[in-house]
Amino acid sequence: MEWVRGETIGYGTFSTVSLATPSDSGGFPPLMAVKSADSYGATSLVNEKSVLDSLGDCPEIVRCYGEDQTVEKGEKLHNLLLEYAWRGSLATQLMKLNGEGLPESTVRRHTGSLLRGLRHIHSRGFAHCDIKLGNILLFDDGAVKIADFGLARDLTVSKEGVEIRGTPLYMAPESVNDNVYGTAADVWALGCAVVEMSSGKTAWSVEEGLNFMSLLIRIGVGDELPKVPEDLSEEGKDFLSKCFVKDPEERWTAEMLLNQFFRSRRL
Ligand SMILES: Nc1ncnc2c1ncn2[C@@H]1O[C@H](COP(=O)(O)OP(=O)(O)OP(=O)(O)O)[C@@H](O)[C@H]1O
Repeated sequence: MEWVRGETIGYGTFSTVSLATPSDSGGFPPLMAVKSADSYGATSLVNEKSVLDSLGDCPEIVRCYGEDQTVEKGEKLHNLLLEYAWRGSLATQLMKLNGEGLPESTVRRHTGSLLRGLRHIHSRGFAHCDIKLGNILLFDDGAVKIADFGLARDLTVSKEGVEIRGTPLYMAPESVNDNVYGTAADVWALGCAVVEMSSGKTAWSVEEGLNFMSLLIRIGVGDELPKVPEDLSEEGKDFLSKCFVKDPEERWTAEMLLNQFFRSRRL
């Protein structure tokens, strides 16, 4: 597919995201997002494309239209063409609320969508490993989709060596303590995202300049759990108590949470 790069809409650690318009429609939408990285960041984009291909179509996962390579201003870029989220990420949306959270009915609707997305990812044998508000995209009709599979893991492939995946504030105790990043760690991170959507504040209260290690110690050692917003409904608190179980074996799965909290409603 031939396409033309438009304005920049976001930056990630390894990539820049811009608008892209196809040169001829050929069945592609008139506007897409293109995620581009130089040779240093290309590995993450190659992983993302391969995971998205393996996952196939799912309404709660951002669509990928293809990949290619370009040379721009003398630099070789790897590009991933994605479904464009007109309203950006939930992180951007929350920022506009100046520390306020979203209404609980909206949080509930988003949570149902995210759980369906996670159930799909987990049933295909993958873990996302970087669930956070910046990786949840918001569409015009109010739908949310999971994006950014650059760190996603194929659970059938054993990993070697020490690695840190994801964002410390969303890290599960088993990831901090034992370097374990499985499906249960995604559920813990989802709980952190639900707290943040509801309260407008991160699940762990962190003071500015706080040492990264002290946060990891709080997550990994002792009994402290992320702060559940006090004004959340009893059902919301119950939901979070199933996500914030320190032992990953005892933590509820996406499937269990959907069955218990979202079964009878079309959310
Ligand atoms: N499909 C999209 N539609 C609209 N905006 C997007 C899209 N994909 C990404 N963005 C925007 O670009 C930002 C950076 O994208 P992304 O997080 O995927 O890059 P990344 O390098 O993998 O990031 P990080 O390493 O920080 O997780 C997002 O936070 C979002 O604001």
